[in-house]
Amino acid sequence: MMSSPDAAEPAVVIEGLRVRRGRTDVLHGLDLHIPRGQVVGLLGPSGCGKTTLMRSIVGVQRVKAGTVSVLGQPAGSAPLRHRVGYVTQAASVYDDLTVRQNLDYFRRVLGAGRADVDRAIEATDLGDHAGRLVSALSGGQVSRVSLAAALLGSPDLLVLDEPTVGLDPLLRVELWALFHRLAGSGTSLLISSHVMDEATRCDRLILMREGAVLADTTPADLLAETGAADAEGAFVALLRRHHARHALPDPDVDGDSDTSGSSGAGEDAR
Ligand SMILES: Nc1ncnc2c1ncn2[C@@H]1O[C@H](COP(=O)(O)OP(=O)(O)OP(=O)(O)O)[C@@H](O)[C@H]1O
Repeated sequence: MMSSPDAAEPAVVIEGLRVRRGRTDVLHGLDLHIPRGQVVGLLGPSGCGKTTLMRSIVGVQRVKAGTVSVLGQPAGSAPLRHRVGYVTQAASVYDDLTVRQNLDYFRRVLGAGRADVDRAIEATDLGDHAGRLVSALSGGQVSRVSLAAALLGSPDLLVLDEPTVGLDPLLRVELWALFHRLAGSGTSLLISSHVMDEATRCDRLILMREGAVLADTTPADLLAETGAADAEGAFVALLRRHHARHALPDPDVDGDSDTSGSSGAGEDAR
């Protein structure tokens, strides 16, 4: 793990970020600080811009205005290549290779050591599957192989797009425990989810709605401030407050459960 020159400096600093995708203004002048060494949840309904924000942070999104600085460098710049790990919603490993062959391939690309492969396999609890072809694994196991690949270079910042989708409850608990172990050893994690009950597993929460940040808080403060019993209720309370303040009709809070991804075709920044 690379030590930071100033541990108090946020992992990510975003100012006035505006992103347009196709004909849609997706992010509308977003300001955000993401602290170091914590598990930060990025929550919000499908289509609110979580993936777009993550793409901007890892430097693969063309942005219209604003700045994104990651570990003190401009997002996507060369010095960050090995310091930022990104796991997208789509599996990014080879079906026709085994788990170990995949990881061995990626560690060579990254210039990581052989021991890193064993460490990543152990961290993601894939020991029993290391010799199996990825095509023979379950969806949850494949997501863990993608995560293992992202862990190979010991990144300082891990950006994970819905890493727990489709996992059974036990595996979810294990993965959250892994995220906290990584944070404990100094890694900064930004993890998106549209499952509100995962909010309580994070150190901090960023709640998004329609391309804007509704709240940047801790789970305890969110519940205390809204008086809600759980994160889902707190989110609804915040939405109602936001709509009342802007004299908008009562929000449709039930219609956002689909999980459509994005292709990003033709708009990559590199
Ligand atoms: N390649 C694209 N071209 C045009 N618009 C896009 C593209 N990708 C995404 N969008 C739009 O940008 C908005 C935000 O999408 P984004 O994928 O960032 O949302 P999300 O919060 O990550 O959603 P989900 O939870 O479903 O992954 C959506 O309205 C979506 O339709």
